[in-house]
Amino acid sequence: MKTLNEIASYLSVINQPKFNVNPEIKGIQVNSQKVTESDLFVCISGYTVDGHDFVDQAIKNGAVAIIAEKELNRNDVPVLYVKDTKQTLSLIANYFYDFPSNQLHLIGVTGTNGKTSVTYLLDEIFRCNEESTAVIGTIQMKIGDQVYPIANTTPEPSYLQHSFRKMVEQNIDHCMMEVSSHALELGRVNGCDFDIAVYTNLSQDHLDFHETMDDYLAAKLRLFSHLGNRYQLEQPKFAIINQDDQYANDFINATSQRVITYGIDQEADFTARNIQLTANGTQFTLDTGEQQIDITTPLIGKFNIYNMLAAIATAYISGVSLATIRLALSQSNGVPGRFETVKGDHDFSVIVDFAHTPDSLGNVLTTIRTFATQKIYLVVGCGGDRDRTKRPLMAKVGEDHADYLILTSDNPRTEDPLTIISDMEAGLTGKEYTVEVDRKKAIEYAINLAKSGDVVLIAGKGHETTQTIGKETLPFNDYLVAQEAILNKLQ
Ligand SMILES: CC(=O)N[C@H]1[C@@H](OP(=O)(O)OP(=O)(O)OC[C@H]2O[C@@H](n3ccc(=O)[nH]c3=O)[C@H](O)[C@@H]2O)O[C@H](CO)[C@@H](O)[C@@H]1O[C@H](C)C(=O)N[C@@H](C)C(=O)N[C@H](CCC(=O)O)C(=O)O
Ligand SMILES: Nc1ncnc2c1ncn2[C@@H]1O[C@H](COP(=O)(O)OP(=O)(O)OP(=O)(O)O)[C@@H](O)[C@H]1O
Ligand SMILES: N[C@H](CCC[C@H](N)C(=O)O)C(=O)O
Ligand SMILES: [Mg+2]
Repeated sequence: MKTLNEIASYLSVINQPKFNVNPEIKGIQVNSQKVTESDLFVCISGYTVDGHDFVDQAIKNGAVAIIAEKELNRNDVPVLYVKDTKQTLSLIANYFYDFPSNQLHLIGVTGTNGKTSVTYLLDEIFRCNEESTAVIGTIQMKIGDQVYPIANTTPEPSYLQHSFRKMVEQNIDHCMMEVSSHALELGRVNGCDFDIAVYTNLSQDHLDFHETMDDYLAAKLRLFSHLGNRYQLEQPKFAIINQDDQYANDFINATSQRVITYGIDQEADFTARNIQLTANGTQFTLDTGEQQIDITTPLIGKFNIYNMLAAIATAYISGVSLATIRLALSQSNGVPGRFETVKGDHDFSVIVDFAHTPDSLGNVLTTIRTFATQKIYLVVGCGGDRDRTKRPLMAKVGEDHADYLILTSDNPRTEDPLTIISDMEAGLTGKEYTVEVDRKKAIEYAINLAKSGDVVLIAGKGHETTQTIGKETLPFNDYLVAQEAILNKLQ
């Protein structure tokens, strides 16, 4: 706990009026609805609403002090005025929780695709090595065996730093964290002391938020250019980089820390050779330059070899033996909603996958094509209030690699679902397809079309358990909808 005056002194606020109270602060909140007794409320001017408009609610819920960047004209509660509350938030959250990331072994993973997958693989490897772990990312936040819900892939600073503090208190050995480009751009990870930064790949996504691919790249590079810059280095920091990726050298050149590379096609520190991909798993020889060992795993697809190499390099330099890494990968459970096969007594395959970018959809479809003996049906949509320019590209990738497309909705949010679908249709060049705006009906339609040996890929939502239509978020689970449709078909 800290007092308001301590926080004000840390921020070196100039011309700060003397408050006649100096409350003890128990927590920091940016959302008035989550404020509890003795919290400090930080007003953020957001993209949709303005936190300065929620001060009354924050005080009603127990806020004892406010940080603002706009005049609030009130004297019932001490207000600390700063130039930029967003920037201030990461500073004070770090200070308030006593810089917890300095005491953690923190691994940040960035890239367009594969972040969740790499963090989950690392979790399996470290646990196999009998170490305690925490994971922060798209699916959830996990500290040891305790799971917490998460609103963003990379949370806002007060929740993030508070969570780091819990991890320190619980003696967590390694924290694996997805670092989104939004987080890097919006300063959510400012002041985080990453020990290892991992880069997976970069391809089109989020061009609603970043103006150009160059801006998107620049955001991702920040994880590497900031690596180890803020602190006196006692431990070396490492950048782990996919050498096969077209932007590899940008990432290598961005960091002043030690670089470890991985790859399949290019020379790298960790490489995979003698690759055998099957419908049931993957085998390859891992070459570290000094040692070669055979890896056998139930994970499917070449893209997963990249994820494994990233995880292997990270775990190895963190002190895990190759024997343990091999054991962990041989018994991997994969990641929920990533290339997840729907179980049942049917004689066709149904796969649920989180592919929601042109690149990931292409990877998953080409992987399926290597095993498919019959037709591939693709159920796919694109998110509303998100990058519109990826919509025709995703439809085109679907058309190029699947036999039949069912275009549907994937979290249309505040957009008209049919407009999103027509943006997708603009990318199609002639193959027959169907539009079914209701995702449940689209999945049922595809499953009813499937004959023996066919594959149905349901793309875009993976592990998600909701569908957002307008402002309403309704329960929806691709896996469960598919399972029910299969049962109905078999009856
Ligand atoms: C563009 C973006 O990133 N927006 C994030 C941002 O919202 P914002 O600044 O617009 O906030 P706002 O909703 O306008 O509200 C302003 C302030 O008022 C507060 N408020 C609001 C309502 C209320 O009743 N009381 C209250 O105090 C809010 O808590 C906030 O502090 O800050 C919010 C709180 O921290 C985030 O939840 C929100 O993420 C939104 C939901 C989002 O969709 N973000 C996506 C684009 C995103 O960040 N995605 C990346 C992953 C992408 C990937 O890897 O594929 C991620 O890291 O999740
Ligand atoms: N290394 C990879 N390269 C390309 N595609 C991948 C890779 N790993 C996974 N994918 C595909 O991308 C999808 C998303 O994977 P994952 O959830 O690991 O990525 P992510 O980077 O965490 O995504 P998000 O930005 O939404 O959090 C998977 O369902 C799969 O289709
Ligand atoms: N992290 C990604 C997830 C997209 C998942 C897809 N189902 C969608 O809603 O577009 C995003 O927020 O853009
Ligand atoms: Mg993710």
